[in-house]
Amino acid sequence: MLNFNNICANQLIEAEAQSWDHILSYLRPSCIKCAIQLGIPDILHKNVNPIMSLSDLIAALPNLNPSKTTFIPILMRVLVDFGLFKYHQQQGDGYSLTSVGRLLVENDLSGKRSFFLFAQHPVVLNTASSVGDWLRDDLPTAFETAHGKSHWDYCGEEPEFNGVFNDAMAGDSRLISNLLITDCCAGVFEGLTSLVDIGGGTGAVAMAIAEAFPRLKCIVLDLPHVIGDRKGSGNLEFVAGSMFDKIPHANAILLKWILHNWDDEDCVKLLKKCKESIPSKKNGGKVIIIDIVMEDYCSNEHLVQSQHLMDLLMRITYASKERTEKEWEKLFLDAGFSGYKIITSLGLRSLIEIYP
Ligand SMILES: C[S@@+](CC[C@H](N)C(=O)[O-])C[C@H]1O[C@@H](n2cnc3c(N)ncnc32)[C@H](O)[C@@H]1O
Ligand SMILES: COc1cc(O)c2c(=O)c(O)c(-c3ccc(O)c(O)c3)oc2c1
Repeated sequence: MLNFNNICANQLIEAEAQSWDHILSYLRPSCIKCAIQLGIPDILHKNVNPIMSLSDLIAALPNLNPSKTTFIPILMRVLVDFGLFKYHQQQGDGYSLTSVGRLLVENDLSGKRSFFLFAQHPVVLNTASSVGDWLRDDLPTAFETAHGKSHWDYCGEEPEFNGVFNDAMAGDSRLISNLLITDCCAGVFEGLTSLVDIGGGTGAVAMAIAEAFPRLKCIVLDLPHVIGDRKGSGNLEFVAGSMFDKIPHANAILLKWILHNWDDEDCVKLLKKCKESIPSKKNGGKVIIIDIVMEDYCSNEHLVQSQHLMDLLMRITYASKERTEKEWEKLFLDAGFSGYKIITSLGLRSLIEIYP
């Protein structure tokens, strides 16, 4: 067997193959973004026949410059490799959507499309490429190294990025909202007469809950640049303000994807304020948290990797982190709560109830 510095040739070739994959991996999300921009998932989804020929696909692309048509089979080949589309050679070079590609269709229930576009935003990409510099400077986050201000200040001052961020969050809420109001979690809201969704963004979750539980008054609290001129109607209300200043009183508080944006000190401060705004445990008061519980590993290795990457992302963007059950428990006890229950796992995240 060939031997280079004690590494056998097969190992070297395998290592090289893996490193090619890492080196070229930056092209994956760019190609997916390009497919979304061209409307390819939507066109395949709307096509009467589930398999669409290459020539029909090219003819259906509204904004494609005619000089670029030969690039489409090249793009489709890599998107087939990524598992977004299936290639059907027998049916005259046809393509169909896979279940992963289906997630990129506009208005899809999973809302993953808006997250793809957000994750490809230059502000997000520049944050990620500033991690090396951030490790050598004394700023709290790579976001500040790249952009000179905190993520929340940037959202407040840059309406375009604010819109892309809020759309990603609203898209993400679509699937979770459906889970929340169906059998797996509906019991969580039973018996409540009022709920504040703190940091509820543009209200996607609260809207779904308000519609499913017409007798439950839902209030969305978020910063003024997020609430804008939203007013709400019926049992849904919007309030603009900071959660660190004033929280409206209610039976229960919802914190979806909030606490992982803050360090332990701010989380305890916020949870104490929540406790002051809800009734006692005996009278049904509770805080409902939707966030990652690290190491709560379901059998899916993709989810494990995603949890690790989300932890890294929280550290570089917000100087915060994802937490293990032990770390969550400490936060709850430090904020004066008497107990908690991890109700269920919603894929990457879990639903936790905590009681005063
Ligand atoms: C990660 S997003 C989650 C949005 C929403 N809960 C969801 O899951 O789709 C965090 C939200 O917290 C809001 N936020 C940040 N600081 C806040 C503050 N001081 N008071 C109220 N909301 C705040 C942001 O504007 C943003 O909408
Ligand atoms: C799934 O792929 C990605 C890729 C990304 O680049 C981001 C990202 O940059 C990001 O800030 C966030 C994010 C998630 C939850 C939050 O509460 C939050 O404040 C930010 O999510 C991401 C998810």
